[in-house]
Amino acid sequence: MKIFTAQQIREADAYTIRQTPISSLDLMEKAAIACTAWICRHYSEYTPVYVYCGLGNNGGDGLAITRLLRNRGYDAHAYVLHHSSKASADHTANRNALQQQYPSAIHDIPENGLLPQPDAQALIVDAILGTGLSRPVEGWTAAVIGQLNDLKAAHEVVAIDIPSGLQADASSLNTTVIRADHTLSFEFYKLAFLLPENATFVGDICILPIDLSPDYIAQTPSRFHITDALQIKNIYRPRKPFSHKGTFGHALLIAGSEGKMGAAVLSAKACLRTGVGLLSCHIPGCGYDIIQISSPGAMCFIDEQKDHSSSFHTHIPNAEAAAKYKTIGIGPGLGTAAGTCWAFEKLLEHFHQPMVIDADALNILGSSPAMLDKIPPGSLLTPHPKEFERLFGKTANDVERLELLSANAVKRKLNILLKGRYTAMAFPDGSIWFNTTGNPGMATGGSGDVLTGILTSLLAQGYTPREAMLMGVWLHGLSGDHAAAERSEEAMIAEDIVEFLGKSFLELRRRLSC
Ligand SMILES: NC(=O)C1=CN([C@@H]2O[C@H](COP(=O)(O)OP(=O)(O)OC[C@H]3O[C@@H](n4cnc5c(N)ncnc54)[C@H](O)[C@@H]3O)[C@@H](O)[C@H]2O)[C@@H](O)CC1
Ligand SMILES: [K+]
Repeated sequence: MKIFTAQQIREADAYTIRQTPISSLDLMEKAAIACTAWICRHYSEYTPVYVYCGLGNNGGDGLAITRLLRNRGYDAHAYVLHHSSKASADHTANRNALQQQYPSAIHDIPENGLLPQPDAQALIVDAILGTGLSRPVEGWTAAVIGQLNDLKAAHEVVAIDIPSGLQADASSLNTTVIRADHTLSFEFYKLAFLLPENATFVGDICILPIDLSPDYIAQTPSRFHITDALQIKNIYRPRKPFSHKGTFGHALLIAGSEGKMGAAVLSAKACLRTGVGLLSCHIPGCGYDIIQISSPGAMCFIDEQKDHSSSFHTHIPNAEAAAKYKTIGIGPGLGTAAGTCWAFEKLLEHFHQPMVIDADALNILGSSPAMLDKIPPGSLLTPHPKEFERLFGKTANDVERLELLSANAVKRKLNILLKGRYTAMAFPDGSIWFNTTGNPGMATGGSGDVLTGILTSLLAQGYTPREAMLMGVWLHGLSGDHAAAERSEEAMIAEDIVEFLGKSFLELRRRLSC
């Protein structure tokens, strides 16, 4: 699913109005009907509704919602904020419609005027500013937003299209923005919704279709995308009846150190459960029994060191030997001992196929930046925000961080993800994809190690690095969602993500047969 800029959304609206038999006002009505239906599903008709409307089309939505809620029996009132001298045409049309049907439902608040104190239990609807925001809010508008935010402890807030004050495509850090519990947005996610710095503004997101032109959507290129089930279904390749274990690749997993063998176990199990043909693990001496007993499907090499690994490069002494492995996954629980760093550098001398680099392997790269240049093109890097910072440096806000992520993916021809609620995946072609599966239950030790195993497995099976990243992150999140549904977000642990991988694959197969 494409993520469009505010400008592109305006063009999509205009294109739809031009090319299909729908007027601008009818499109607004459609948007308002969808929002009203959502509100009616979530709040009883006894809930007083205070709709705060700006003078643009977002305010027009608010006026239409007030009318439609009244039609459904709600005690809804529109408070029109005169933040500028001119109202949009569709705002005025909807004001007239409300005025005609329910004149007592309109209340004008002149600039610098005071807001009414909402009744107890009232729902606040924010229709002050939408994607027409042209600058950070200030002055009276900012004061109004501040006042509404102060009411949040006692009232739920539903934002229409986008929380007022939030810039759709730029950072809104240190500006005044409505803090919504729910955001009802039309047709598309906005980039701002996916940035961690905006989590307190956006709340839950509900995307409401309003039938914008599919032609415009298909023809218009976008740099930002959301991964969806349909796309993963198209990537997924079911197994053919005459396959054998050689068909699904041989992966080498380099992981674990004393006290962190669990990371190696989780990665190995995830790699096996994702369907790799053969898995060899290189682990320090202390981990032999642990891996052999926990993951009997894996073969095992032990290092000459007991507590860390420093000789894994010996598996790839030359370019011919590299052909034995389709890919290598390196990093979970590996540690950053001097011998490990040295062996990693040696390994990169002869292994030139895309590999998966995570955790301590990323920390090693962070402390020896020259090594980054030796990472095979097409490799998958999986940092969390702290690892990302160590690798590529600090940024002033989340938008700049996305740009830095993308710049490195393009310059180094790498596939780099940045873990988060909406994991961002940057590809060498400059595109950035966001994953929406997953839940806070996955914020637990070991879930990243599971992801490394999944990605390594998919690469070994012949998925392209891009396919492996998109599908692996989606599967990881979906398996976490299954685990949370069955065991709760609190009680689920990283092993549960591995256990529910099977259910996620079954879901993919089911979708394939639909
Ligand atoms: N046909 C359409 O175009 C549709 C538009 N829709 C709604 O229309 C919205 C966009 O409407 P508009 O483009 O009219 O824009 P807005 O409703 O976001 O507001 C624009 C108005 O706010 C003023 N403004 C901008 N930045 C400001 C600031 N920082 N402080 C104070 N005032 C500021 C502008 O001067 C202008 O008067 C969408 O977010 C959506 O809610 C929906 O009804 C769907 C259909
Ligand atoms: K809004």
